[in-house]
Amino acid sequence: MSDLADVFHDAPLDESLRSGVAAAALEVRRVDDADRAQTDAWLEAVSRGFLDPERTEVQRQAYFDHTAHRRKVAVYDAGAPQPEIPVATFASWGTELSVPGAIVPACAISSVTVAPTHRRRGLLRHLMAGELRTAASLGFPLAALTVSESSIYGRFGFGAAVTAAGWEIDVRRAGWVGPAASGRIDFVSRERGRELAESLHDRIRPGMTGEVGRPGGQWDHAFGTRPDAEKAERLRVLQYRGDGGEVDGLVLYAVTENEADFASSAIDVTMLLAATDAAYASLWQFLLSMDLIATIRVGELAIDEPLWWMLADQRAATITLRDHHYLRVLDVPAALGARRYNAADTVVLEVDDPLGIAGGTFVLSVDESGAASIDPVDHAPLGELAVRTGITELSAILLGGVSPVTLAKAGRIQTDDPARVARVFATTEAPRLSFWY
Ligand SMILES: CC(=O)SCCNC(=O)CCNC(=O)[C@H](O)C(C)(C)COP(=O)(O)OP(=O)(O)OC[C@H]1O[C@@H](n2cnc3c(N)ncnc32)[C@H](O)[C@@H]1OP(=O)(O)O
Repeated sequence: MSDLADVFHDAPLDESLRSGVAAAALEVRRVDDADRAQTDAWLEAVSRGFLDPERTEVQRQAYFDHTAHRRKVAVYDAGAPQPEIPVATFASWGTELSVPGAIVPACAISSVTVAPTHRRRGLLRHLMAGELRTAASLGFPLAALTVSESSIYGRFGFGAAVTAAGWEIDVRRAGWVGPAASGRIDFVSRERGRELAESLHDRIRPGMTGEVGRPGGQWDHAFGTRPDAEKAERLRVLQYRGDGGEVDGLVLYAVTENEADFASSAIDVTMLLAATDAAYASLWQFLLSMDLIATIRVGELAIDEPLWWMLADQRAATITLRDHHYLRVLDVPAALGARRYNAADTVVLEVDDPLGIAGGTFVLSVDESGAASIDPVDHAPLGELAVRTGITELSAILLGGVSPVTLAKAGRIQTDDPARVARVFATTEAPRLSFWY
């Protein structure tokens, strides 16, 4: 863990979070990651909150072993029959987010639940506001999460910054007009795949705007290399080696056999990592030419996948879009100052933040190299192009996943020249987040 992640993990709880929860005759505490019983009780609350069954002993042990990096906050009700089981949970940890041209620290959030018996009393609001204040005060420029429901987090300043594309490909129809395959493809064990995946991801991540670092336990979960993995025996791993011999790509997939017609079986691609264009093309061509496979399903792709231009028949792919990665700017100069921009210009951002964390007026000046300085000012300087935006909309724009022109037309930001603002924030590739967390 980085220093910031360590400090955040152990930081005391925000005072207004404590007092807000206490006013409801409840108590908020951090879970001790070294305490198995507390962690088990926390996991029970999370499972219940996400409509999952009770966890087995194997699952509890694996959760305990793999989640010590998470700062786990819990609300307890002393009057409940099982007072040790939280009535609300909230987890977060320090990670890294790729933004155009840079990597920034980010506070990732997950496991947000409030028991059905305690819902709509403001517990989420207390937890979210308190934990965001703590993350901001320690220096995280951004918070980030993936969501169960789209409607929950906009009110807290989270904007949908990355759209995910889910594909279903009719393999027999697809055809191939991409580059001829090169290099070499081989099956490897899940254990070897898991070893390769993390370093490949580290190679790819800096150029993949929208991606975050993936905790080690998640790699083991994906490859079925931890004891609580389910149906791990269905997983297959292929590696791709370029002409130089280095492993530049990897695919993890599961087959669903069609017993009524073996030649109409399906595969679900759960991970495809490609560090080079050749790896990407070769792995996709390989998958699209496998015997007995009529359907390929894959999720969490970018909305501008090169694969679209490799299919002879683009209508062979049915693509479903979904809001996926939500970002929340906690510090405007730090978050916006980290990324590179597309056009030299000066824009004044008048940012409204209902939680009072990151709002204000800022002058964004981009130089010819695409680097920016962001200076807080008391009043918008006269004569400069101004943009009035909520923190939610600014967070959605940050990675280039939505154009300011679109948001202006949707009435979500106000500016006299949306196209000029759009030229500043434009990126050459759509952002992507390849997994859920
Ligand atoms: C990052 C993640 O972990 S995503 C997973 C989110 N969790 C889940 O989906 C599990 C099931 N749901 C739950 O546990 C709870 O219903 C939660 C966590 C979503 C909400 O917790 P609550 O304590 O009931 O929320 P709280 O009372 O603080 O509500 C705050 C505001 O959000 C609104 N809100 C709460 N839940 C929802 C929802 N599901 N959809 C839309 N609005 C919601 C409330 O109406 C309230 O609005 P207001 O500020 O305008 O009055």
